[in-house]
Amino acid sequence: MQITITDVHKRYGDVVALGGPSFEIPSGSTYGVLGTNGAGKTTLFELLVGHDRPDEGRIDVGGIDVAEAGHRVRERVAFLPEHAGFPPAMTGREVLDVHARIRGLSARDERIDEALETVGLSEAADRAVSGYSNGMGRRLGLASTLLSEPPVLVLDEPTAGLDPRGVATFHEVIERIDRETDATVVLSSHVLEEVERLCDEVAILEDGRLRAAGPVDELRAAAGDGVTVEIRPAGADDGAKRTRERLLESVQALGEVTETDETIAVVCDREDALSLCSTLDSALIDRFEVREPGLEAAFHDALATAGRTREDDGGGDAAEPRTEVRA
Ligand SMILES: Nc1ncnc2c1ncn2[C@@H]1O[C@H](COP(=O)(O)OP(=O)(O)OP(=O)(O)O)[C@@H](O)[C@H]1O
Repeated sequence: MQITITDVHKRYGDVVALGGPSFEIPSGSTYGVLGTNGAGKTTLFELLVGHDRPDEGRIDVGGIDVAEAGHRVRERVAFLPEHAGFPPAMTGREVLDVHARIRGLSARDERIDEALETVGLSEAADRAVSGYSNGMGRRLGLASTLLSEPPVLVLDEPTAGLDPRGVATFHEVIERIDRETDATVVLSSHVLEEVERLCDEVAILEDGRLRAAGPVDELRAAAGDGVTVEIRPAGADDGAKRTRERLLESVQALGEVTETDETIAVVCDREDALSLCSTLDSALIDRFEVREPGLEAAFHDALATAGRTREDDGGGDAAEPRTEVRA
């Protein structure tokens, strides 16, 4: 079922959560929505599943306007929110039974058994949810979305906080849905390797604006052949701050830099990566890794391009998307 997002605006007080992104999600695709923290991904999903209405613009799912569709949206779209909670005293099976009844589904027992089996919760089905791990809770949430075999599944950061086994289970289920059904799956994630593995196409949001959208392969190609250098600075004591500062000084001129508590990453030319490798003081580094061009490069390229355009425009409004591959 195709989804069309057209010039959608949403404000919360002074905060512009969505500033007019427009893009299409092809029917039957697995589609990734990427973005920095606060980019507007969850807001977009809340509008897409009909929990809230846009201030302006429109979202169509299979040709119907979500804001006007009322309960008909629930027949088309199932949603796994980022933080799904369940009554702790109920068993997993009871939770699914309630969800199946609310949706007026027939053949409930069969559907519930199948959904539990799909997410690997059959054995734990009759245990109270209070005894479930975080990963089991996420899988129960996924089972709930699968109950009605909806044409559209919207999954908000489905693998956040899961251990590697839980992540692998989610990947397998999403890949099976992609292979065996016509469902359109829309998911958000901060893990670009995951998106690259699962998704056919992506949209990249920043500050509520669309920075790029299109097939993963085309975005990768458009980003050129820059590599990602990831450095883990050495030391954990007082010298660590100075070490990090020195490393940042060395990489800042090379390209877009992103930092986490543990790492510094820069997307740059291969030649710059080589000379960095040979000139950096090895005493400053615990680990130095070079990754081949991927979605990560496309992501940073989209954000950096938007940033440069903003500067050229004198710091005004956010830029129009540059890497708009799909019309
Ligand atoms: N109910 C709300 N009230 C006020 N501000 C909100 C509300 N929901 C979202 N926002 C703001 O809107 C912006 C977009 O938030 P949103 O949760 O959609 O981003 P996100 O891309 O999902 O972020 P993250 O990756 O951190 O989950 C943020 O600045 C956020 O603080």
